[in-house]
Amino acid sequence: MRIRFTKMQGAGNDFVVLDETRGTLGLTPAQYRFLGNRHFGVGADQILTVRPSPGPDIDFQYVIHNSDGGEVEQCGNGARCFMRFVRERGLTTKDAVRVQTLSGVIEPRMGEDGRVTVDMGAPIFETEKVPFDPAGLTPQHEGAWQTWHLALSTHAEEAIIAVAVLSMGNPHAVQVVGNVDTAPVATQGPLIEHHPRFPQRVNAGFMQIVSRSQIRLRVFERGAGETLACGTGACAAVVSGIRLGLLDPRVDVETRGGRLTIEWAGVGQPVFMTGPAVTVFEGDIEVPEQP
Ligand SMILES: N[C@H](CCC[C@H](N)C(=O)O)C(=O)O
Repeated sequence: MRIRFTKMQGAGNDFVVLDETRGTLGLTPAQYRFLGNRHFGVGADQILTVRPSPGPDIDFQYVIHNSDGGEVEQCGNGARCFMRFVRERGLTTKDAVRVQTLSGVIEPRMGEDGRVTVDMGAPIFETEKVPFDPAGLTPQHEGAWQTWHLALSTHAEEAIIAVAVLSMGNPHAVQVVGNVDTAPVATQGPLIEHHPRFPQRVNAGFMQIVSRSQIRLRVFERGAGETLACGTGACAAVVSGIRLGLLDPRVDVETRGGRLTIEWAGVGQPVFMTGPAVTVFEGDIEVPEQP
């Protein structure tokens, strides 16, 4: 099957974007993996699909697959690229659209400066909704909130880390580190992603506090590995830092791929994320029936 795609990136988190507003392609997980493959396919962290409105007061449906082929609930950097895509392809003339995802409705808005701001909805803290299994753990109360001690066992070492656990529609475990450049992302990332206390796996954030209004962040993403930026991860890290009493309500997040700005006014309030969204190129590719 020959398909048309658009390659996009938001702060270096890169995507294959598919337009299914005029009919669905019916791709399989193996075909999504093929599209994400950096050697045999196009190459991307996630594959984003634009579908028609599912109902009243909603402009589009937004479907997200990680490069491992699994469908997931949310993608923040992808939401900004989604907004640019529907504008550039003439699928909307609006400056802001309401978009249905697996985890609810989000609202990306084009900014004057070409950056995009997304209302990502309110973070979710109930452990059963992350989901996270705290059985047998005692929450560590730091400031106004709690972290959890996770045991990470490798053949080489036993490590106990303290993570903040929350959902931005997708699950996140965030730890504070002294320096993201030397943080054990490659070794601890997979152990956290696949930790048995996260039945749906989890995105693992490593946050360095630079000041009350600036952090550095690396994220080992569920289903994709370390990416140059993670939008929901930036939201989760800033929300965690604010609840731990370490950050102010507006924070610049320096990722390896660029800067995101996150604003959150407190529990029950939505998180706003602002950042870049870039179209890299368009193309066609032959997708094998059985890749
Ligand atoms: N890996 C994530 C999905 C993509 C999130 C990230 N690319 C973002 O910008 O939020 C997950 O499995 O929940």
